[in-house]
Amino acid sequence: MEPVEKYYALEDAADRSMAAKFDGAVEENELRSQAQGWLQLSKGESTGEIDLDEASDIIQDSIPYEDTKVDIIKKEMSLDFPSTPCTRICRYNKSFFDGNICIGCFRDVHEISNWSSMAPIEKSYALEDAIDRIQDSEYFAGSVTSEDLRRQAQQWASISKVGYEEGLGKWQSIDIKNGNEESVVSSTFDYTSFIEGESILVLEDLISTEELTSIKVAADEIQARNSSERMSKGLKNEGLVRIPLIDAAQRASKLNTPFADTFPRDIDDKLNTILSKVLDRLDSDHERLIERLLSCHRLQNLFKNDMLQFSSREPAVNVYTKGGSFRPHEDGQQLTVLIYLSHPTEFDGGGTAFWPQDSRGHRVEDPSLIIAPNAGTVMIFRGDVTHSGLQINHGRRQVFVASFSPSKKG
Ligand SMILES: O=C(O)CCC(=O)C(=O)O
Ligand SMILES: [Fe+2]
Repeated sequence: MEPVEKYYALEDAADRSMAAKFDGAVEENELRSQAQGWLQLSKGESTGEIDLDEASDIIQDSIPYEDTKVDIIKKEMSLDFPSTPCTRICRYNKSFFDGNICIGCFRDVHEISNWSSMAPIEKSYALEDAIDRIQDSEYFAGSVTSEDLRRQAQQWASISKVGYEEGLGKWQSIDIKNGNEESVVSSTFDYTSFIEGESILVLEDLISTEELTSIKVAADEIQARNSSERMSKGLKNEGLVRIPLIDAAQRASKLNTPFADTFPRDIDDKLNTILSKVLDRLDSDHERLIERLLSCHRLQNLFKNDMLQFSSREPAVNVYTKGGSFRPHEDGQQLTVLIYLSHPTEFDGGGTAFWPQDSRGHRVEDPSLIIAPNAGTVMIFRGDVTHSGLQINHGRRQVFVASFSPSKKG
């Protein structure tokens, strides 16, 4: 054990010794004094009068041999990988982030328990967050340093880039004019065509179909209610119902913009989580694009802090039924995100249509690109790209839409 680990273990032992006294057992004050000795040693200070051998004996007995062995094997195996930020302190302090952050590694419980399954890029972002958490606090004895965290974050970030070089990123760039597809290699990709509104970016399989099921059921219910209300009033059925998220509906009501019923809270939460996940993915996969196009970074943080400005009644789910379409338009914000909830087999016709920047417009020319991606696909394009939701002749089609810009007030 490192001196600082011994310090913490002895503090724990001292706490425990207060609960009961056994004959011949080491005294609480002895444990505290030895703890102090190890703490001083960990800081490279002299330990003065304190005899540390005894302390090490007490603690050494309590570490199972197997644990130590496993640790050595892990170290050997991970030679080329960043070490973990864990300092084996694994403690929480009520006064530090309400006890939600480990004072040894500055990660939260979720990050610690999921660490091994997190993608390299997620690890690199989690480590950046950990660095932010240290920023205005003092280090605890033996906690990981921000230099260590930064080095590890950079290592994970570069490992993640290697992954993308091998095509793991799966983003495709599609040229609006000729439909040509190109795999995106994040570290070297040239975003100029996207920024000029001449291509879109698509990522398949970001959201699993299971994640989408309850959302689609809820959206269909609201659409059905909406249509029966219209029928009872003798109005014609609408082929497109746009269901805003609760926040969007509140904004719309302030502006007296009419909107459909909103989702139940749990479904609304799910949609917010999906959008947040997509933004996180954009942050990690397209950092350079976000910076060039929106002059900002970390969209996910902006979203969480209410610093994104959305088109009116957005984010929203569009539900298309027979005859429904969305006329050609530009969304008018800086970036549009579409998340496809329905599979193309669920409807006839339909799909998103695009016009190139130098076309004579949708009234004159047919769209140059029509695409109906699989459910769970995410698409982004610049806010002034002309596009439309084509009419469906049969079935149902759902798309989750969010077009936004960083808000000026932020
Ligand atoms: O349905 C689509 O594919 C496009 C929807 C759209 O453009 C919008 O809601 O702004
Ligand atoms: Fe749109």
